[in-house]
Amino acid sequence: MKVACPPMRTRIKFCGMTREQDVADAVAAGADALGFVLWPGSKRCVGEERLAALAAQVPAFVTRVGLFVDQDPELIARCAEHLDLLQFHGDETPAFCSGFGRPWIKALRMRDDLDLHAAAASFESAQALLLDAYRPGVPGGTGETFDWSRIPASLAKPVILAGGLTADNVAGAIERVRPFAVDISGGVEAEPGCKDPRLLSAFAAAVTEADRKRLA
Ligand SMILES: O=C(O)c1ccccc1N[C@@H]1O[C@H](COP(=O)(O)O)[C@@H](O)[C@H]1O
Repeated sequence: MKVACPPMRTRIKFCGMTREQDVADAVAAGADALGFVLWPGSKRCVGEERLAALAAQVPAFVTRVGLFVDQDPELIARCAEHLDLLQFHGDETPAFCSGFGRPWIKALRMRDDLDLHAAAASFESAQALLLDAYRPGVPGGTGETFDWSRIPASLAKPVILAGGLTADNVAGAIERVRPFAVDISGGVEAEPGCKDPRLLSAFAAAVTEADRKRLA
């Protein structure tokens, strides 16, 4: 099924929240969604207790997203108690992703041979596809961009664009891809896991300005 997307503002997800202050700063900057990495291979990983504390601080109407990479379903189920949406970055099947009573999105890394139309069909029950750069052996969060022209305008799922976004390149990305949302982690950090409030605000302002020009 093709999803009709009338002109609308671009949603913003800030990913890799590890500190209370970063959550407050990201919300103040205008976040639509905040991501919490539960994968232990990441420098941004938070454990279950930290997730509970940070998620409790997120106000209504800001979506709490948990990021997983081929993880134990019991862990995911426990974490889901604190989350609104699940983000899967590994080789999870649609059936696995659907097993936690929460809406979910599937992250796809843009390997050369990836067929996005086929992926959209096979992840039909996903709320959206998050498209990220491909680097062998790394499940995501590389800080690298990819060739945005590979994303077809007619994809049957909303696109969340990720991978190496910054305040400087996001306007071009929005103009080229017209994504439903943009997702950023490294581009708003002072160091891995520590967000910079000025970078959070600058990114949100760049998205707002790109939308203003696009929708004028
Ligand atoms: O942030 C991580 O450490 C991470 C680890 C494993 C999978 C995904 C991860 N992050 C996601 O990667 C993209 C892009 O990040 P960046 O802006 O290029 O740094 C983003 O979706 C994060 O959600």
